[in-house]
Amino acid sequence: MGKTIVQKIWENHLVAAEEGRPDLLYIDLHLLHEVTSPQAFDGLREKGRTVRRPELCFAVMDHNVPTINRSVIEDETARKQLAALETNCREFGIKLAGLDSEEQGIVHVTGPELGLTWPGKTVVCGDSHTSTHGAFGALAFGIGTSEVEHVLACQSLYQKRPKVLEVHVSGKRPFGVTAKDIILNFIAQNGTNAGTGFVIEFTGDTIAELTMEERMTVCNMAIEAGAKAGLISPDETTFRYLKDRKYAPKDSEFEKYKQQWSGLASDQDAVYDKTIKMDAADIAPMVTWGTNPGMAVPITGHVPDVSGTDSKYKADEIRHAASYMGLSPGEQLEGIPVQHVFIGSCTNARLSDLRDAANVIKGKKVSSGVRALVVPGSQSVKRAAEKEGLHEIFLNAGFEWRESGCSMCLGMNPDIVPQGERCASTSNRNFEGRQGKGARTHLVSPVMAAAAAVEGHLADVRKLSIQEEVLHATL
Ligand SMILES: CC(C)[C@H](C(=O)O)[C@@H](O)C(=O)O
Ligand code: SF4
Repeated sequence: MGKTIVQKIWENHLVAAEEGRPDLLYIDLHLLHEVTSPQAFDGLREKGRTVRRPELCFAVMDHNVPTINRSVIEDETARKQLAALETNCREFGIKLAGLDSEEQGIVHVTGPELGLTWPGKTVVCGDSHTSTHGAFGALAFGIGTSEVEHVLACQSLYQKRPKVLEVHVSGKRPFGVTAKDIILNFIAQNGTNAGTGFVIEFTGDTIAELTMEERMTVCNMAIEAGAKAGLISPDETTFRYLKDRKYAPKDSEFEKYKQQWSGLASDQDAVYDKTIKMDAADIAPMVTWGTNPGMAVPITGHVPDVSGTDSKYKADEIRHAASYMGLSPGEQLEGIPVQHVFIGSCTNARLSDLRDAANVIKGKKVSSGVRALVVPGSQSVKRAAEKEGLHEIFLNAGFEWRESGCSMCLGMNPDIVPQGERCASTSNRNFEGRQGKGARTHLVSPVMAAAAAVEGHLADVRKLSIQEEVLHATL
């Protein structure tokens, strides 16, 4: 019987397996950021322990960092956490991409682009969106702070063997439909706990045709479907992306690894614990109306009514979420005014996301009354975008062009959506208070965020007067 990639990676990393206990897995790459690591390092110090393999750790500053006026960090907790990360990395010998580093960026953007994430690796980070790295065919998942301490000390982790859910996506994506819409559609159709207890492997020709950056968007949000991790079997697209990256294997070494990585893909006759099939042709540009990523509909849709016939949500859930969002059940989404647009986050702030949004923005202006931010996912994305002149397109349109960080994805830094105001956001979570107390978030793709910025309201990117060939190059 064939094996899934998850089984193969699991077996390659098994340190100990005992009946009735979780397995002990070896960890290849440990990413760290300032929010979830301070207590872990304190724990090591208290117990007089060292970091077992500091060269397998890589730390970045991302959540708390300001994206403008970087030298002043006003918030005390933020200042302390950033200072602690710096001290801890120095004391324990861990490489850090700090505020002034060329490699600074959101951990899930900067890690892959540096070539730290390889097929077949076990990757952990004290951060739920570690699933992003699964795009490379790595088994990558978020861990809690006590587990961060464990991995620092032992380079291994106790884990229960997960089940594997195959999400098979086939068919051609219609015009205007992006990787973000694929994953939002999956969550909307199957719920925020569709993946509970599973690792999701995305398969099918639609997935195979995605670029690495698009694959990262899909895997990034696997966690929002409740999954432990999301991954995609590695192929030529993966290898092409990795080649010549800073920390990827070099030359003949790379060829050797490539052989090995090719063997990791799930076997033709692999048996999954469950399979869900999706047809890409049925997907439309999506927008969330509520307070979890599953509360999403096509932009032509509306907030569900409370009769319960057009939604899997109960009347009470619809009423509650709609009320937080300042919407009414049954209300049409297209045309709802937004005061903020955020193009950023580890879901959608890579170079191709910025290019896509810029193609929509080009020659247009941000609508009056809208504050629009572009926050590149990393300094390297920022530099590459500037080299292409994307920053000028955004600045000329009236966008703010910022330094990299988590920014408006969550309210842990100065980029906040004020109470009661509405934001079209390319991030991954629309929970109550996520972008600030009382803030209202609508999750969308970069092209849909760009459309909202120029129209001043939630808008259907397919209806904008954009040169067809420009948009087709993008979508
Ligand atoms: C702060 C961190 C622990 C958190 C996470 O785990 O995902 C954050 O990155 C998020 O996106 O909510
Ligand atoms: S960008 Fe958002 S989702 Fe990603 S790590 Fe930062 S806070 Fe978490």
